[in-house]
Amino acid sequence: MRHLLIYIKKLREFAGFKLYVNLVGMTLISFLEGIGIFLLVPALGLIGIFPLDTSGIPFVSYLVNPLQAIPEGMRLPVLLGGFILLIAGQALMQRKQTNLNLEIQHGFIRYLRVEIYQGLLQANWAFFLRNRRSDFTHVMTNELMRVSMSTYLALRLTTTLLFTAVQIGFALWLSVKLTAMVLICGLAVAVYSSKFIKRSKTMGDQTSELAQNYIGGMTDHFNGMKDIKSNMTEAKHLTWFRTLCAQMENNLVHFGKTQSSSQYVYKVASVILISLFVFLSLEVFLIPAEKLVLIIVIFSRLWPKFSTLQANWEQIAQSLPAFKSLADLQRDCALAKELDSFDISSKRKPVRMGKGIECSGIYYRYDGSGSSYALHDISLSIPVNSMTAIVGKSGAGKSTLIDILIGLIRPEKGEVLVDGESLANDDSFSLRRSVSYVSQDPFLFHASIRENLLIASPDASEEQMWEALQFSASDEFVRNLPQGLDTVLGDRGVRLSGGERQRIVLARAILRKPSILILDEATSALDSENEAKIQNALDRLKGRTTIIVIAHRLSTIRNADQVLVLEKGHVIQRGGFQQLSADTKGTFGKLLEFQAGVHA
Ligand SMILES: Nc1ncnc2c1ncn2[C@@H]1O[C@H](COP(=O)(O)OP(=O)(O)OP(=O)(O)O)[C@@H](O)[C@H]1O
Repeated sequence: MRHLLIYIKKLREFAGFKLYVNLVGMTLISFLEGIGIFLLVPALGLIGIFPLDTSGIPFVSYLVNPLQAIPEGMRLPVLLGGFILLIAGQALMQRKQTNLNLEIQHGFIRYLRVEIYQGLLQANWAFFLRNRRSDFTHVMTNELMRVSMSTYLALRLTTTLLFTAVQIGFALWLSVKLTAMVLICGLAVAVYSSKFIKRSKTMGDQTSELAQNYIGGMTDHFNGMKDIKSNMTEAKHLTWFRTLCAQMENNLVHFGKTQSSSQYVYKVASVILISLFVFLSLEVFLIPAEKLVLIIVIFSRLWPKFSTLQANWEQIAQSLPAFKSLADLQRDCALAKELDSFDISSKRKPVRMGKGIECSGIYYRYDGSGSSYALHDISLSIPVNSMTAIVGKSGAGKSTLIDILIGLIRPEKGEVLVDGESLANDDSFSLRRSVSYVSQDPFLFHASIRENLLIASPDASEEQMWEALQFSASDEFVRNLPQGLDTVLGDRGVRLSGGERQRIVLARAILRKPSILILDEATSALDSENEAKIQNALDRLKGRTTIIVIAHRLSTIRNADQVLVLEKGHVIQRGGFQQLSADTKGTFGKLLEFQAGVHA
């Protein structure tokens, strides 16, 4: 419930005045509808269609007495005309209110989408390390829709309650005893039906979990389709998918059945109630027939509202887990917030390093409290405009070290110093502004090569783009593409080979004119010829740019000024390439010897 209130508050913040107009509109429409029905029967009685005496009915007499001033022959057309006007006015209001509803509802969906995406973009990298990406997709699609729909439903529920209260007011005016009796019966049915609400909430938990598994599984399967096809595991995946789909189907059918059961209870209760009601009115309370007709008309309007209230409430209960997921994600994003504003890149000037980066006594654990450190007492120095290579076995901690160096994650102990100054939270943005980072998994957008290049440096000229492509040895193949720079790359750049993709991403990194260039296994997919071209280009950058290279293929770091060898989170060797290779007993010498043997 707490989470539901959060989003109702947000809806109020978003829609402001419009929301109140809408609520008043909805109540007014219900009221007009009520009056229309309320008036019709006594008015027909008044003009003699039913033999009803309306004089004993409160309120009605005020409204219909003017009719008596009209000549008898004209009463029916005037009455029906009035009725048409009332309902047409109500329909017109309904149309306006439906349009306003649409604006508020879809506007609110957009508002939530943007708010959540913005929250995610503002969160730090550690937050993304802790969470599964597909869970974000799940929250931003399924859960967000459930939340926005149910928030709105909760408001409609409020207006239905208002309408019901007004109708109860009319009914009380007519007969306190009978109304009290109906209310007590309604209350009894509501108490009995509370089990349906509990059931809906449990099913909602399952709906959330199943939808999360569905999105997570689909994301994994589509990303791993090549694996699935090449290892022929299609049948296993289909079995998993079938089982999950069957569970989703059961869950929804079960929820539908719960709703229809509660509606059934309301229907049966209503017919028993009305019968009891007629019997008691005529035989026990001796209520006049015209009052009884009116009360029946009112309750035939009122009772469906009770069942609508029940159905809406079940729907909201079913969505409560979605409210919790969304609220939890927003709270976690807020706790992990590192960016206050998105114009930070214009506010923060890139760092102009004079001496270099140093690390002293860095410790880092991914789980925060476990015993295994990804980095353990790391102290090192990376001189400005030099080339530093970080090598080591898989899992040694190379990528983690880079993340710490550029302030993506914070060390548990120790500090990173830039030109001798500790890297405070805000300074890491200045540092990141001077960094170009090429990851192990090069990412290209589903857009043209030009757009992919310009995303990092929107002001780059055509000439600068070709220079960057030349640097990354990709100018030739880009020229040969059907639309050159304007060739659209497929989903994550699938139309390009792994090596071509790496080269475009490298060009994008260079185009930014970084003062620190970080290549994390960025040339691993290249053939020796293209790799040699890039090596030469990197050599030309030396002296102007600080280059940090992570490489498994040691031939690619021959020109490094400094090599750091990592093992299980410790720096176990450091020195120049020649110096370390001369030490044939050391880890680096052995690695080199092993690779030379493999390539011989
Ligand atoms: N997101 C994460 N959550 C938990 N542990 C992690 C995470 N990322 C890395 N690790 C662990 O931290 C250690 C260092 O990982 P890291 O990715 O830094 O190694 P690496 O040397 O870059 O490996 P590779 O050469 O395979 O990329 C490994 O034991 C790894 O299992």
